[in-house]
Amino acid sequence: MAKTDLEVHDDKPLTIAEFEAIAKTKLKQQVWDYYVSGAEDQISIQRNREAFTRLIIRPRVFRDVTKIDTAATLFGKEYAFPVGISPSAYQKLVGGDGELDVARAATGRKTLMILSTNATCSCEDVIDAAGGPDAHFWFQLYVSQNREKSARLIRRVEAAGYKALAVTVDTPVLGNRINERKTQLILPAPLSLPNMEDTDPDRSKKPSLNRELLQATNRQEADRVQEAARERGLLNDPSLTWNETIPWIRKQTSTMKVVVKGVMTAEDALLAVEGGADAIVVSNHGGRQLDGVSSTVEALVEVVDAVKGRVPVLVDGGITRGSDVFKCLALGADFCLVGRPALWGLAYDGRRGVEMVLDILERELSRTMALSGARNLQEIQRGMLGVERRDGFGIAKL
Ligand SMILES: Cc1cc2nc3c(=O)[nH]c(=O)nc-3n(C[C@H](O)[C@H](O)[C@H](O)COP(=O)(O)O)c2cc1C
Ligand SMILES: CCCCC(=O)C(=O)O
Repeated sequence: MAKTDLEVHDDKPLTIAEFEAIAKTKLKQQVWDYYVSGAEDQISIQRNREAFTRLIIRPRVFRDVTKIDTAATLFGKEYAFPVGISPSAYQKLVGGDGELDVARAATGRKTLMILSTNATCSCEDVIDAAGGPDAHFWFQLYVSQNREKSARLIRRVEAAGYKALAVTVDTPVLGNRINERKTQLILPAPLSLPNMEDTDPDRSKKPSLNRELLQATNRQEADRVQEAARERGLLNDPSLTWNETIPWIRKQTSTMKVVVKGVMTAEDALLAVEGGADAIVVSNHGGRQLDGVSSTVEALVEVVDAVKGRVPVLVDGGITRGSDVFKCLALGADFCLVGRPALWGLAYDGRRGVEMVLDILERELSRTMALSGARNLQEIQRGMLGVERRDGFGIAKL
């Protein structure tokens, strides 16, 4: 029997790029556009990837690399390898059981999952799918204008067994996503957002208010959406500040760590540490928020140097190879996260697809370590990296 194009494509993918190509053929155009796009000219998405190609590995050899240990510890929990899954919204749109499959894969591979506030599965079901609170998952928090609502959500995820809140700080409003404005994302009827309280019975037939605001083409329209939303507390709160917000979150929880996700400068990293954050995620939201910012690996250097080991530093954005993970760790990151690659795995084959993606990253990282003479994560040092000189020939040590 003749194979269809999809079947030909469907030979076991060996790289994240191959998973992405397959996901493109499987997902509906609108869903693909939503997942793949960034803001405006997508410069920061491109930069996230390109920055990795500028970093050159300086391998050490003859070091007995029979045993490679990739274990990484965060907040006292040991994960099998230093690649977890970034929070991304609406995973049931991609396929399978959405967040439940991602959770099963993360537990199956003994790594971290961060669940989005905008998940299509409840925070309790995700912990159940992960096999209970031993999974050590984190919950990503968008703070709503209605603080009582956010306080209830924090109490709920704490009771469910999440170990940390990753507070997203780069989304006071949505970035200018041209694709999304052209093909609006509306959650199809059977899907809902069970972690968000929304009293509007028709909400699933409409774009979210964050997205309505993105559609506003003049100030009057924007003011009207903001005004309507304020009453119901359905927008991300744009008034968050370092002084007020972390202390407020701390008051709502006695057990969870507070992580800030979306820091891109040394200045903010210092404010985060001084303000009592327990960890920092260097992130530009996968290039979906402010376009024109640096790549996350570029920002990672200044953040690591400012933080000086006082709290763990995580990073995401454009990681598609184990060697990218190696480069982030060499620059001083404690842990890496992937957003879209996990979604491409989910589109490929639910839980199994996500596990395959994690396996590729783990195998590539282990191999890069062996070939660079690093037997464990501590041996991955900044001196193992150089950067291509732009003012001459050769490699400048970092
Ligand atoms: C489709 C999509 C939805 C996302 N939704 C969220 C979200 O709900 N909350 C959040 O903090 N970050 C969200 N992010 C950003 C990711 O957590 C992460 O920072 C980013 O995807 C990392 O880049 P990568 O996709 O290149 O790995 C989303 C990213 C994508 C691609
Ligand atoms: C309020 C934002 C929801 C999802 C999100 O973070 C994204 O699409 O990047």
